[in-house]
Amino acid sequence: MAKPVVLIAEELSPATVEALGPDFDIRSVDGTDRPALLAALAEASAVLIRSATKMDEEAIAAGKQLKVIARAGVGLDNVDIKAATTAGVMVVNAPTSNVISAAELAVGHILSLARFIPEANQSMKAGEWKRSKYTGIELFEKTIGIVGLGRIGTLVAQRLAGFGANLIAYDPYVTPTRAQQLGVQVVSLDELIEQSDFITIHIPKTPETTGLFGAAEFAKAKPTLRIVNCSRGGIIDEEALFEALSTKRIAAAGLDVFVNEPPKDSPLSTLENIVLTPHLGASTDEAQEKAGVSVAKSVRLALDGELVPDAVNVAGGVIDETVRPGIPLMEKLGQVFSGLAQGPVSSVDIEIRGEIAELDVKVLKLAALKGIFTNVVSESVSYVNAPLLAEQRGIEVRLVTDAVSDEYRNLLTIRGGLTDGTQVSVSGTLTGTKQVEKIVEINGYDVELPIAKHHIVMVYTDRPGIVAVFGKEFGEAGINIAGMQISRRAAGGQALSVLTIDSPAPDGLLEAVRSAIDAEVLQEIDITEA
Ligand SMILES: NC(=O)c1ccc[n+]([C@@H]2O[C@H](COP(=O)([O-])OP(=O)(O)OC[C@H]3O[C@@H](n4cnc5c(N)ncnc54)[C@H](O)[C@@H]3O)[C@@H](O)[C@H]2O)c1
Ligand SMILES: O=C(O)[C@H](O)COP(=O)(O)O
Repeated sequence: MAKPVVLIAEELSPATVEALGPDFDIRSVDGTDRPALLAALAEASAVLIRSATKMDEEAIAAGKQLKVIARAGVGLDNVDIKAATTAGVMVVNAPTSNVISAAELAVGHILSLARFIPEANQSMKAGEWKRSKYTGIELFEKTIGIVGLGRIGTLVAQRLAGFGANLIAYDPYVTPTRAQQLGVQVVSLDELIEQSDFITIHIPKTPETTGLFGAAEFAKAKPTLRIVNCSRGGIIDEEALFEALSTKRIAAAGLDVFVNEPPKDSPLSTLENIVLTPHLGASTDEAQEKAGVSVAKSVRLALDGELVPDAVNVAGGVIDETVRPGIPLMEKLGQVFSGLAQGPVSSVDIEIRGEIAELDVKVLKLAALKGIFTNVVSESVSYVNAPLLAEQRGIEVRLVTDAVSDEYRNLLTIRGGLTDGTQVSVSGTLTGTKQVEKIVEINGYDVELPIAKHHIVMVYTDRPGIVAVFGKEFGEAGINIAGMQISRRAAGGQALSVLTIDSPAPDGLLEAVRSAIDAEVLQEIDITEA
């Protein structure tokens, strides 16, 4: 069998390929070469990117086999997460891989602005020896305003504390107590702008934060303000910054990120009082190795059909080892449920009973939904788009947990209401040391049968000799019955039989059985392996 294709679309650490291992056909493409990218995506199961490759709707649609987009870094501005989710493609990133490197670069920019290191270096290399021109300032006892006290903002605060600076922060989502623990005082944005000698920005780019620093903000700042942005281009309005720097409204700026990258013919590069770096925040050996290894692991998990802790568009969470075996069982029960339903479903209860109900079992809900849709929609179904498919069909989905299970240690049930008012249910469990997957209930009938590939479910009126009648039909068609369970509520009443057969029923067999036993229900339910 051909190995799945993993496409590397940007330069990544060699550790990435090593961590992917030998199980993939690893190919490379320049992600900024659009036609080449679209062509290469056609066969890719996974694509690994940084910030330069645009994985928009068109690119995602070109990836007909695509199961995972892995961003070796933090920012996902270049990935259309909504389009990926709709297409059932998992998006993963490496959220902590480069935070130390980005924080250190921000501190480097702050020191560059305080001590003119880049300018002095350039001047000396031009044969000059200018000491008074490059007289700087200390960070000691200066007020440094940190905008965004998240992962990177926190690391910056911790590092700057060592300089004896007075740290203030603006972050509406951080509590004053948390900030206090870091030795940082929380203030309003206006207070931060008015009081700061340095400002360093560490927030995501959102409609709310785009242009957060513009002419009005620079008007409130000290003329000695030095501002650093190592987060995302556009949070500082570039035109307003040019104006503020060229008129000396503020003293200096350090930028690692730009509205357009690379920023072609930006007037900012003509200014003396600005230090520019080409989006280098994550460009260290350590960050690249961490990011590459992290996404390689995520790709392996994703292509193995596992949930991935760093997936951004899957609500699975960390899976407990005792919950894990329930995932494939639940997917199969989902397929059985759809086979039984045979009509539009309006509500689904996913019920988890027994010891595991006390753990985080959200993943079992995803597994059930994935199973339910696997054989009923034409698109490929994954943990990513299964909840969306339910939502699009107006199906009300509930996860019900109960730590008490009367008969089985753990019991997983999918119970659904159909739009015609009827109810369908199927329950399963895992038994013995081998953890055999069994169906133990169908539509209220108790059965106990190992799950197989092909099942026949029959409902008919209980009467003597009926097993011989349908047994004869299967025998004459050359179909081996591997397992059988008969369940009934009362002698002579309605009975339900489940058979497992070794190969699919040939054309005509089910009709023959139906008329031979006068079955009310006769269905073949096949399980598709994930
Ligand atoms: N230059 C680089 O190479 C590089 C590397 C890594 C990350 N980044 C960027 O750095 C930024 C910060 O990354 P992080 O990992 O610390 O993110 P994070 O999510 O951990 O922290 C962001 C913080 O910003 C706060 N925030 C959100 N909206 C805000 C607003 N309107 N005003 C003030 N605070 C607000 C949040 O509460 C949060 O605490 C992101 O934009 C990220 O893409 C850049
Ligand atoms: O979001 C990130 O991780 C950083 O901005 C780094 O981007 P890069 O991987 O393109 O350097």
